[in-house]
Amino acid sequence: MGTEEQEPILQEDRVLDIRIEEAGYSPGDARVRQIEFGVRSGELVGLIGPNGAGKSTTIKAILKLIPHVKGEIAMGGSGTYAYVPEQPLYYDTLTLWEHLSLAGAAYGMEEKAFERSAEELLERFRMTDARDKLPGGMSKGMKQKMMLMLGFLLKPDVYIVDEPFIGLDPRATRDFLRLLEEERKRGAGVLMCTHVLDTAEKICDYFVLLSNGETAAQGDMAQIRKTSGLAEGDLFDCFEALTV
Ligand SMILES: Nc1ncnc2c1ncn2[C@@H]1O[C@H](COP(=O)(O)OP(=O)(O)OP(=O)(O)O)[C@@H](O)[C@H]1O
Repeated sequence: MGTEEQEPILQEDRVLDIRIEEAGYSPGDARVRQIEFGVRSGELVGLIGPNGAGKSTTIKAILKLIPHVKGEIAMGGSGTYAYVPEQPLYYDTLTLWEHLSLAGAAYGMEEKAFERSAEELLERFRMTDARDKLPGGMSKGMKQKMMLMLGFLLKPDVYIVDEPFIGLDPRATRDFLRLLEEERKRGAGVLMCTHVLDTAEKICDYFVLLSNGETAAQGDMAQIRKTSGLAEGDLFDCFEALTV
């Protein structure tokens, strides 16, 4: 309802192409406007901006989770994507392993391949001991790791990750970034929302800086510096200069 879409057109070598004219929470509600960018195979795009700028709304528009989206969203490859939400979503009565099994079944994974991948993810996220735990008995960071593992299990074309760093300890952050790097080498594209600007500056190839529902700047770090007029600025300086 209230969704107006044109035929999606995917630009060459992009796994995700976004052209949002406007999107919001009820018909005619324009919380974000004129947002256009793409994610290439292997690329990591950072969606940044202050609280309330429209990052989550943009992600929800891409995933078609909100009622009013006017524009075009196109996914490439086989169209598979993994969405890792900021707030963990889980079943209280299922253990970590049961969550992984459910996701493996939903993705149609063959039993042996599922077990191999799931065991590897448990090891890489140092969660083997939590295999039979219920999420209610897990810490915030462990729940966050569970959500990341569910995304990595699929090996999708596109990862859409909403603020992954807040609950993770430094070692878990490094484990996550290594895995993400491997996935990018495989060809996956990543769209990541984050407030952790020093990390974003180090790892992102491209930035979309939102302010007040609109794009204040986009491009690589050189382009962001140019738009902000701060030739020597870091991402935080540019963020301050460009956002309200
Ligand atoms: N469920 C909702 N219904 C109506 N308006 C909403 C809803 N969620 C967010 N908004 C509004 O949309 C605008 C953009 O919010 P959004 O959640 O996209 O910001 P954000 O950039 O993700 O912020 P944060 O960094 O705080 O997560 C804000 O004006 C907010 O009040």
